[in-house]
Amino acid sequence: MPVRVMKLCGVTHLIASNAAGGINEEYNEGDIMIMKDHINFMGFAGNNPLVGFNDERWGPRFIPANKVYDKGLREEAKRIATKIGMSPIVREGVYVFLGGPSFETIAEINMFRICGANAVGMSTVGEALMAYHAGMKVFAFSLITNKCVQDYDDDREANHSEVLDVGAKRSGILKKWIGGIVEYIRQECHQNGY
Ligand SMILES: O=P(O)(O)O[C@H]1O[C@H](CO)[C@@H](O)[C@H]1O
Ligand SMILES: Nc1nc2[nH]cnc2c(=O)[nH]1
Repeated sequence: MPVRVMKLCGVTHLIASNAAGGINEEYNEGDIMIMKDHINFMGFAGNNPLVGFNDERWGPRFIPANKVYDKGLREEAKRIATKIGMSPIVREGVYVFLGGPSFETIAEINMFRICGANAVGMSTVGEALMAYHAGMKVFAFSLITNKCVQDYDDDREANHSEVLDVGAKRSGILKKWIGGIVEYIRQECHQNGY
């Protein structure tokens, strides 16, 4: 559902998920990376969802983007992860957003690693920016479905079926974790009179 339609329906919080390739060499397949920031590489080429006429009823023309991913929700998500025993697989890092659909070259991955990216994918950033612009709280995370190839002697190739396999493998624990986060948000909304 488009983010602005959610806003009109009274949605106050966006939880966004994606499958991503791990750039940080310490990340393993099946890890979960809470997004603390992003590199909007598509935005560098002018492809930002907020480009064009700005209707101030949604939000201001120019917005800061250094706090898109709500710190309170990130902390709470880590606390819940510890409670349900999944903290060993939970990371926090920077997601770089590319257009795809080709996966990355080795040179691209090396460049993004040097630029501070921990994971790479083809989604989420547009939705996160729209939601933040409209005053919603944003929580986003990546399921690391593959370790990105970073070496010319590495014969592996990224492929979509491994992305689907890792997603299926982690579905149970993710349901539990997200259930806990949703319950926290429900209580927060209740306290704030929503
Ligand atoms: O970002 P989501 O939609 O999770 O999907 C990710 O996985 C797909 C590639 O296998 C790409 O679409 C990439 O963006
Ligand atoms: N761009 C990109 N998207 C992904 N989604 C899952 N894995 C990957 C990856 O390695 N690169």
